[in-house]
Amino acid sequence: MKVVKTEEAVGMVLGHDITEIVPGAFKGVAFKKGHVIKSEDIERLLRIGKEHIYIFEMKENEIHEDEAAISLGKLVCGEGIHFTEPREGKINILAKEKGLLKIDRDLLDAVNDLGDICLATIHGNRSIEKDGLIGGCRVIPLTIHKEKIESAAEILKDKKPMLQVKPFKRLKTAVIVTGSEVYKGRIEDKFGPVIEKKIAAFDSEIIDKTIVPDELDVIKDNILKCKDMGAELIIVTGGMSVDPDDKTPGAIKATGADIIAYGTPVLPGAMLLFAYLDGVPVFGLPGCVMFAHTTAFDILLPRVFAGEKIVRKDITRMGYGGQCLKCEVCTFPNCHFGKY
Ligand SMILES: Nc1nc2c(c(=O)[nH]1)N[C@H]1C(S)=C(S)[C@@H](COP(=O)(O)OP(=O)(O)OC[C@H]3O[C@@H](n4cnc5c(N)ncnc54)[C@H](O)[C@@H]3O)O[C@H]1N2
Ligand code: MOO
Repeated sequence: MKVVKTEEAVGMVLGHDITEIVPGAFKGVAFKKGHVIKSEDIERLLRIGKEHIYIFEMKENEIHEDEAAISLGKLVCGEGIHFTEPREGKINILAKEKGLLKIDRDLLDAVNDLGDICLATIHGNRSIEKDGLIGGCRVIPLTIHKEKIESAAEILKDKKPMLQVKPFKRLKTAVIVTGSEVYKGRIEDKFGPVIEKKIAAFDSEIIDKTIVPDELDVIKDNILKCKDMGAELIIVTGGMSVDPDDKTPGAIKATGADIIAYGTPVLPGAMLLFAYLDGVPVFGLPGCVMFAHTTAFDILLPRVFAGEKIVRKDITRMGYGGQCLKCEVCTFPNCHFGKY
């Protein structure tokens, strides 16, 4: 460390904490070690009685933690993401808009594996609100070798962004409620309103809602009708398990849809079916989606609204983190459920 006249220290890095005491008003750290001295700091430093200060001497090829955090932020943040000014060497990484958070775990691990870099995030494949906290980044020492940042850049070069938020699309949604007991008016439809609320959360419109009996051909014809109407998402509720009156999986299959999975390793939501009918996503939703606060449906829905193509492996790997703990106050997606 070298001693520098305070007036000549602008742009230099403070080598130690500086305490200020104003009797009766303030006692604490006025400037922290590592602070990059700005012209507006000079007057306060002189008022504290510091005409000379210890300056951290940066070796050639080293950069300050603030600059390193900014460089890393620029490298890892893709579309839909921004980051804050560094404070004490750390940036916060935030969502610009509501959407689906995507994180390339392999790239994240590779950058952290370089050492001296801390890049911490929440889990991906979940929805995130505008300005929601995605993670934070800092380097561990006060200064870091430029080469470390260059190595991170090399890892990320020509790859899709490590972090991005994909905006949700508005999908014209059709709902087919199955159940002869509902169709015949023996009970009131309680499934439709649950679905309407979940679709509204994605600012999307329900273009058609029909209640049909447990008859395979009727369900099938209605799915095809919805497709012809221009539905971009088709949701069929009920009749998904093993009773003789459970016709929904057979009806979806009979439309010619490509069944991606019937059965998900998620509780609740085990009997969920996901298919594509000429590219239009089709859900078969079991009774638990009406009853339980959070199910396999809530895990998959943000991905569908972000326009992602769901493949079988996406569904079969949902078992890890697929058991809901049914907490008294549900904090999903801020919990382990659906983090696969
Ligand atoms: N032997 C087995 N039984 C069940 C299994 C199984 O694997 N083997 N799976 C269980 C799981 S998991 C679930 S989830 C449910 C799936 O139920 P379904 O999708 O077949 O639902 P339904 O039989 O059609 O109805 C169940 C229940 O909910 C009422 N319901 C249905 N739709 C509506 C509606 N629109 N409004 C109001 N109420 C509705 C219906 O009347 C029934 O009471 O199966 C387990 N059983
Ligand atoms: O499909 Mo049922 O999900 O697990 O309760």
